[in-house]
Amino acid sequence: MATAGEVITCKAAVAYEPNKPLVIEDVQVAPPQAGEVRVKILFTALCHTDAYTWSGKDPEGLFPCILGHEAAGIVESVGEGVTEVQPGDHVIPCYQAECKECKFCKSGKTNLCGKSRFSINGKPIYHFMGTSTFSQYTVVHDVSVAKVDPQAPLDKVCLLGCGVPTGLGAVWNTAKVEPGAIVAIFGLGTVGLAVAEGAKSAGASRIIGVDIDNKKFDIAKNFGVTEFVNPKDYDKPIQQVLVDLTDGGVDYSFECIGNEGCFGMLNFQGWGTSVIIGVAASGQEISTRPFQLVTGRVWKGTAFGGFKSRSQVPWLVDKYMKKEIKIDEYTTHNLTLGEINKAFDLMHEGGCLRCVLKMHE
Ligand SMILES: NC(=O)c1ccc[n+]([C@@H]2O[C@H](COP(=O)([O-])OP(=O)(O)OC[C@H]3O[C@@H](n4cnc5c(N)ncnc54)[C@H](O)[C@@H]3O)[C@@H](O)[C@H]2O)c1
Ligand SMILES: N[C@@H](CCC(=O)N[C@@H](CSCO)C(=O)NCC(=O)O)C(=O)O
Ligand SMILES: [Zn+2]
Ligand SMILES: [Zn+2]
Repeated sequence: MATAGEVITCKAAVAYEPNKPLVIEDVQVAPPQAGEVRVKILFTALCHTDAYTWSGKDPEGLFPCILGHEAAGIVESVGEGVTEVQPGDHVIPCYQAECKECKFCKSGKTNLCGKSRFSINGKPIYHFMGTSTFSQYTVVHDVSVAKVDPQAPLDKVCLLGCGVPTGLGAVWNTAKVEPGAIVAIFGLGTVGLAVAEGAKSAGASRIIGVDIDNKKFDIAKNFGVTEFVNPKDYDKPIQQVLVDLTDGGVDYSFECIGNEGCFGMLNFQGWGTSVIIGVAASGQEISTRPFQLVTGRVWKGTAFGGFKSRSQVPWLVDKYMKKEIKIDEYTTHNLTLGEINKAFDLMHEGGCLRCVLKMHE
């Protein structure tokens, strides 16, 4: 490879400050060190978590940084000692990464790795979630790339970097929904719709979708949602609406909204399980009466749907190739890296699930 061992200058979207438009810059991407992999990112999508950190609400968010964590690309070069992947391999970066050496990794308080491989004119730019995929090239730890079927279309399987596995895994791995169960989903974005897809495949009898964006309702039917509730149509609390609709409550509920979502939702039958997926700002807390837990209700959370990234992302890619899971249906928009600020606007306008960015012209 002509570029192996060299610093690569390429385009990336830099977040200098919370909420300020991202700036497309020429960034210098250092070569991978021992145990690291440099990846040419071909496609990246935007996840709500990128918007969350960009908003400044993420207590672990560091600026300036390069956001992005739902992507796919090709290994450009590898550092010393890397044996699991080689140049040319098709990969999906996995955000559960750590170098185990920097103060962030050693702190035990964060999964953000502070060992940056990006700079602009010598000034370091922070990594995000160990992936920073809003860049044409990125450097990740070798434990943070899943090698996938080279036949798989990277503009599609990039979505397996976060949202789709998170929703499917929340149902299959975390809640373990059984046939006949009644499921409620708060938030019908990509994560919530993947929960619906997972619940349908698990044999749920009713899948009740809750969202304030009416544009989500039609599309949600294609993912298995059987009933819709818009909280804006009711005067009573949404928990009560669901209890009334279900003669006492649902068996499983999934919180897929995040900030100011329905984190307090726990009003269902004695065996009911509530799974928290959405992320929320520091200072936002969830609480409930101890009685709710005493009487058998279960409150859980999940990161990346409980999937082991490197071993199970390739398995999910294979499931997509066999048409056993959806991916194409989650992409509502396609833009380029240069249009990334428009992509963030779309995310907030409603009607948008995933916007996939083409990284190279
Ligand atoms: N735990 C994890 O591993 C993990 C992984 C991916 C995403 N997330 C988080 O999950 C959440 C969902 O992510 P996404 O990418 O699907 O987001 P999204 O923005 O695409 O979807 C959120 C949905 O919630 C709806 N919504 C907003 N406020 C609402 C309210 N008050 N009541 C009902 N619906 C409401 C929106 O209309 C939208 O359809 C975010 O908080 C994201 O950061 C967590
Ligand atoms: N820094 C945030 C943490 C946000 C969070 O919970 N991230 C999820 C992934 S979201 C993907 O879209 C996660 O995997 N967390 C596990 C971890 O951080 O170790 C905050 O503090 O709110
Ligand atoms: Zn995400
Ligand atoms: Zn580190």
